[in-house]
Amino acid sequence: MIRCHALQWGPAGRPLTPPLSLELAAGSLTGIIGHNGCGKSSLLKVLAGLQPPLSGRLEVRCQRPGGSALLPQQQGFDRQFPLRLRELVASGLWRSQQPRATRQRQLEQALAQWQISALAEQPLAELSGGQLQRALLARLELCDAELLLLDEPEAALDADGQTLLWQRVHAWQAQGRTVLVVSHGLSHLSTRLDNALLLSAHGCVYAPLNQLRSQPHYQVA
Ligand SMILES: Nc1ncnc2c1ncn2[C@@H]1O[C@H](COP(=O)(O)OP(=O)(O)OP(=O)(O)O)[C@@H](O)[C@H]1O
Repeated sequence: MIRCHALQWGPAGRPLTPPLSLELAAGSLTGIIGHNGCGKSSLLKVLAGLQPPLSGRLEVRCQRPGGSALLPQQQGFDRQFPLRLRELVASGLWRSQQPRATRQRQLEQALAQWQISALAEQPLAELSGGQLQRALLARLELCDAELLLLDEPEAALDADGQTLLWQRVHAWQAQGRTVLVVSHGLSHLSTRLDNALLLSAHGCVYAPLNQLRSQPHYQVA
């Protein structure tokens, strides 16, 4: 699904890590970890095609055009935009060619799946951070993408929200989708997935999570 060779990314002329070469199979679930500013979010943007790499080769093989979807961090999101939660979630269907009635059913399902049906008519400005995060995840789910790029998806979610999130992540993987999850919490991730990519200015390491614990450039529990 994803193949990169000697890939570098970051601000112009300032690659954030040494060159990265990696292959991730379709249907894999991978964590991306590392300290603040090491380039996790930037790498997701490059994989999503929103930012060009600085150098190297990148191949993201999706069967359908526009087959990837990115869940960005919330801080860049305009909460004052005059929209109701239902309209935000429905925007995940913008590419869908399904009949109107099918799209309506899919929307109601996604709202129920993320337990936000009762909030459907709320303006975005009146949502809590966790409610907004569920809405953004419901929108992402409706994109029906093959490659899902999640930037700190647990942010703002309470314990129930986090349980729901990981249920959906594992369901997406079972459907054959490829999922990448940026996270800070190594110990928390270890119960959720097996392999992760550690980014650092000293080098990138892809390995089982329990091996990454002993890496000299990642001492965060
Ligand atoms: N738009 C931008 N213009 C200039 N530099 C940028 C821009 N976006 C990111 N950077 C640089 O790239 C570095 C990596 O940013 P990025 O957001 O990818 O890190 P991160 O690992 O996701 O950090 P965090 O854990 O804090 O979310 C930043 O420290 C910053 O120097």
